[in-house]
Amino acid sequence: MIEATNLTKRYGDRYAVEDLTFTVRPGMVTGFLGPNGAGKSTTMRLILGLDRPTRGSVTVNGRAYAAHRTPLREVGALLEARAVHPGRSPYHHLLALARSNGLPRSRVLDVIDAVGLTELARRRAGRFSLGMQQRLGIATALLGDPHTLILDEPLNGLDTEGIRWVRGLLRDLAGQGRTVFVSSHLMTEMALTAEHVVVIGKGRLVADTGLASLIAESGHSSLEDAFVDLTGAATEFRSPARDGADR
Ligand SMILES: Nc1ncnc2c1ncn2[C@@H]1O[C@H](COP(=O)(O)OP(=O)(O)OP(=O)(O)O)[C@@H](O)[C@H]1O
Repeated sequence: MIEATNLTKRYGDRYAVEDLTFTVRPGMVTGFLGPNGAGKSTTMRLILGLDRPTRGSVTVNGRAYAAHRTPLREVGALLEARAVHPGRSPYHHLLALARSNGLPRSRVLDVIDAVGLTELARRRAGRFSLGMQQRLGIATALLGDPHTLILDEPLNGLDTEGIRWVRGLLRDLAGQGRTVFVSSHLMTEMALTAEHVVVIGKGRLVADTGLASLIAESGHSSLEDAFVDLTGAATEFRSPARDGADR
């Protein structure tokens, strides 16, 4: 379970996210949606303790991420698939992480297999396509067999088969009772994958609801149309006077 309470991050005089309060529950895929620059990556960085909130707080399973004894076993994250050293193979990248987190070598082989990288396990990751790097990023997130997964745009760079594979994987992980929080700008895909959605626009929460009710209540027939409406509303959410007052 991820719980954000009044989560706020300001860079200089601009709010990247402001007063976000939402809960991501286990047992279902929760989509994290917002237009470019809405604050999705900032929120994920705050959840993972990579940035400190200006105000408010966020916990994963009741504690700040950094307060967990073995964070990799608690939370698996994919933030930037290209973050792997280009000279390292998937096997060595994952082995180094496994060793530093007290995980067995067998786990490395398991996750390489699970993401379909067995044949490329000893090749340099620097030569991988973005889709292959995403698979390695997902393997890294799964390494500690965590109860909570946080994935920032895991579908980027994947082909149709890869997208279908990630969809099945996310659903399986949620079906096992895990918390799965995944950002994406691919609305059609999210409509097929997520049961619950958290929507932000301009750093503000605009919806935290079941996918079906979000669409039903919007009066539209697709998530895409509902999303455009909602995030359009978010633009008007801040009156110019208020923006001037605290920015
Ligand atoms: N380190 C930083 N310093 C200054 N401003 C930042 C920083 N990180 C993010 N921002 C700003 O905060 C806002 C939210 O950015 P963020 O990357 O979180 O959005 P996003 O929803 O992930 O967007 P995208 O989908 O384009 O990745 C943007 O206006 C961005 O320019």
